[in-house]
Amino acid sequence: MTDVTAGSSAGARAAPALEVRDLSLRIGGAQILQDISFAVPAGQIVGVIGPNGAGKTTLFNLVSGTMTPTAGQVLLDGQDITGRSVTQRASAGLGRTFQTSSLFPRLSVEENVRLAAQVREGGALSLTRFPRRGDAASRRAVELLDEVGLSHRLGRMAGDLPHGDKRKLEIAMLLATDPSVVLLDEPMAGVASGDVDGLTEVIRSLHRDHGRTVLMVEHHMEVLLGLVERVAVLHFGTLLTIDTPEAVMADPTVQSAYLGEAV
Ligand SMILES: Nc1ncnc2c1ncn2[C@@H]1O[C@H](COP(=O)(O)OP(=O)(O)OP(=O)(O)O)[C@@H](O)[C@H]1O
Repeated sequence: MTDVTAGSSAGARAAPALEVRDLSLRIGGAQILQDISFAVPAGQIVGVIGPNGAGKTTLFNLVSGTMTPTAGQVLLDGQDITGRSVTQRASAGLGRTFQTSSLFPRLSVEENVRLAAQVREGGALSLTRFPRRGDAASRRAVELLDEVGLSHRLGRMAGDLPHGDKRKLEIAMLLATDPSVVLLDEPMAGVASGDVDGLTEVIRSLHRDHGRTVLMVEHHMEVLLGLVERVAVLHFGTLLTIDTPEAVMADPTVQSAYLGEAV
């Protein structure tokens, strides 16, 4: 059996930042996910790959709480959060970006992050409590935009940003909720090749410089393998393996799962 906590920087006995145990989802007669178990130690960055339809997005939906498993558990820092809502999970420290854009296109880059920071500090989003320049939410927004390399874009309308910068902005908005565990769903999707390196560095920094635990689905294999410490491979709703990028790429069962697809 694979040692699911190998490489932990948090010590062997600390509860993993994120763990799924025997996670399964059945819809009608279809077994979408079956008995998925793995753990991500605090501060580690783990990739999730698998051929189209393998169950990657479904796994993210179950972890973030937008779908409910038919069996199994999701644990955050050792606490069972399976029965909690998306909002409760976010309050407990779990954050997720989505494949589809979640920005306010007619607001500036800074305003988008200020609103997200306001939600963190004061609860619900309210246009009547729109954050003011210089308040705590604004200071946090400026810090976070610096963290993702968008300091030079503060006043730009979010809808006018190049796609790579939109993804960085989405990450800054996610960070405004101060998650300890970050789920990134295909962060490179639609990003121009010239923007890939910059976005890769932002993701690397989330984990290396800010100690966040990251679980990411990414089809851009070169980016993923260069970023992550371990890779979980899904195939037909089951976990084929979870191991280092080198071991996964050398694994004949992974190669045959991808037969006919470029790995
Ligand atoms: N609500 C649903 N009802 C029925 N089947 C579903 C539902 N959601 C997902 N599926 C099926 O579950 C399987 C896994 O889908 P999922 O989107 O999780 O795969 P994926 O690995 O993310 O694929 P891709 O790489 O194409 O995004 C697919 O066969 C999909 O058709």
